[in-house]
Amino acid sequence: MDILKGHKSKIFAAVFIAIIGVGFGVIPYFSVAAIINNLVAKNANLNNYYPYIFAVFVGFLASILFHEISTIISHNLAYRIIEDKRKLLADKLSKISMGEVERKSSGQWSQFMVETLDKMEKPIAHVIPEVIANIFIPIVLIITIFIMDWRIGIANLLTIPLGLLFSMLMMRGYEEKSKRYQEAAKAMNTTMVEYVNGIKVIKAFNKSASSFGKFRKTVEENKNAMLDWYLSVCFSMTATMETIPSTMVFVLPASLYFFMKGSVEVGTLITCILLSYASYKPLIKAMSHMETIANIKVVFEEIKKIMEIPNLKRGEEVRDIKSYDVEFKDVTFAYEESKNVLNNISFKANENELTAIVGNSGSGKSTITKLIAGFWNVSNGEILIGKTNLNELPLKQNMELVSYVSQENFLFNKTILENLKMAKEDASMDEIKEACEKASCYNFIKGLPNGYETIVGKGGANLSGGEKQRIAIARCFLKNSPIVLLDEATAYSDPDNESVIQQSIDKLIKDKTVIMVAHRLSTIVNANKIIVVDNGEIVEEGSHKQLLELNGRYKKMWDAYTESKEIEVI
Ligand SMILES: Nc1ncnc2c1ncn2[C@@H]1O[C@H](COP(=O)(O)OP(=O)(O)OP(=O)(O)O)[C@@H](O)[C@H]1O
Repeated sequence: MDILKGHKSKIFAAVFIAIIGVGFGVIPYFSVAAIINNLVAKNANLNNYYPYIFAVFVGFLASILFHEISTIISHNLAYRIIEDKRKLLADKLSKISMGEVERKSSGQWSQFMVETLDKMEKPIAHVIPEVIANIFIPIVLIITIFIMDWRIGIANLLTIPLGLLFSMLMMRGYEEKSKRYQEAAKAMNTTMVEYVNGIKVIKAFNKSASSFGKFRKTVEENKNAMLDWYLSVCFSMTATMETIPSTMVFVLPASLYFFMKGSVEVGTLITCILLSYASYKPLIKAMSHMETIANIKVVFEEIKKIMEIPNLKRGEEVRDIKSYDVEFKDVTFAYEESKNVLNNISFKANENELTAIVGNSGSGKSTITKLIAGFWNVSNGEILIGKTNLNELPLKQNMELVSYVSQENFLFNKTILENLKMAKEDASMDEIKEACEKASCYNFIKGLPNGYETIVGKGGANLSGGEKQRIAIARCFLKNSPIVLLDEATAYSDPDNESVIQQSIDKLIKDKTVIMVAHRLSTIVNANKIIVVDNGEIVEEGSHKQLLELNGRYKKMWDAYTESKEIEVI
């Protein structure tokens, strides 16, 4: 199994020790058989019994000890494997396109990577060693019975076909049912997260959990999936569990019959009955794990499916980039195959210049910046940085070359300092202070009771939109990459702060290639080049002055913008 790769020696040790443990566990049965045989033979010398009594204790204690050692090894292994898988999946997320990441909601990702993976602990830590050991030992005992008397051996196995029949009935459609249950649990988890996140809207519209239809439906489906599953297996499961261990139903009459006929010694009779009893206890234990094995198969398949998602196609070798102009050449792009969001886009954003992108909502402005940031691969046309096709750059180099500030600047639920250091781990306090001053956030951070050590809350919830934006800009100063993408970077600034943020941006863009998406046209009047996008196409291109003279789309946007500004002032 691929999931156990690299851990085989530990698994072998856990299984081996578990087998020894179960082996010791059956010693008491042999001892009791020997004691009864001695009693039947009227052996009255107590000294003859001591070794057997001693063996019962040793068998019992050693069985517990080896079981514990095996469990410690397998738990250690289980947590390591889960850790490995979490790291692997998290790494995978950074290598696939945002489109693939967005196929699952954040609730689904977190449910899979936290809860579902946690559920692997039990199968790995218990199932692998215990199932193998608890199947291996009964086989040895069954063979022993066969060697002692093959007829009792056959009687001992008679319940197995019946039990297997019931267990096959139980396992019929098990995978689909397990899948349905897991899907239902996933959907409920996602809606639960959505419900809690959207509680403000739900309250504002006077809705409750019971009137939030989506929530109600997923909770109901979860109950139905569990109940259907249980009802469909309850009979066969009980029948399997009860049938297989009922070996005495055949062993007792058969062995008594052979004893009466004189073809079996009393010693063999007693030993076979006890061994038969001893062999099915571990089998029941092994069978009780079958359900977990079926569940784990579903989890393994999901991990496999995620790992098979193709990575963003990128080059392997770090490229020597001589200039940082960004050029789109006939780029056509679609998130979903049916609808192009960008159509044959061509433009050049020069180094040391500010290129602004304007256009109606939904025209494709953010998509342009996201493609440069490397969130998706471009398959039609090319994006060049200098003379290098973006697809040929390793993703890591792409991320190093580009700083991206968007409207939603996510901050991790850590301190401000830790969030800043994400841009440069080894940044000194002087560098951090300088970056914060340039981004106009130094004073507000100093004003906080815990300063840089202030915890920003989940997603930065303890800070205002404008404060988060300024911290994001400070991160850009620290990162100091040659290409800067600003997607509505002044969106949250109030009129008073807008000029402050604008000054920060002016400092940031010095000696860099800057591409800025802007709704507030006043922020880009000095841009070297303004690109007007409409419905995924470039309809105009030039400086503010040139575009006004053109008297086209930009002029209309500008008139509408200045008019709204005048209304704001009034
Ligand atoms: N992840 C996505 N998956 C599918 N479609 C998307 C995705 N992101 C954006 N779109 C669609 O692509 C089109 C362009 O979106 P984009 O965000 O680039 O526009 P925009 O001009 O930046 O809009 P706005 O000014 O409102 O932010 C829209 O129709 C949008 O619905």
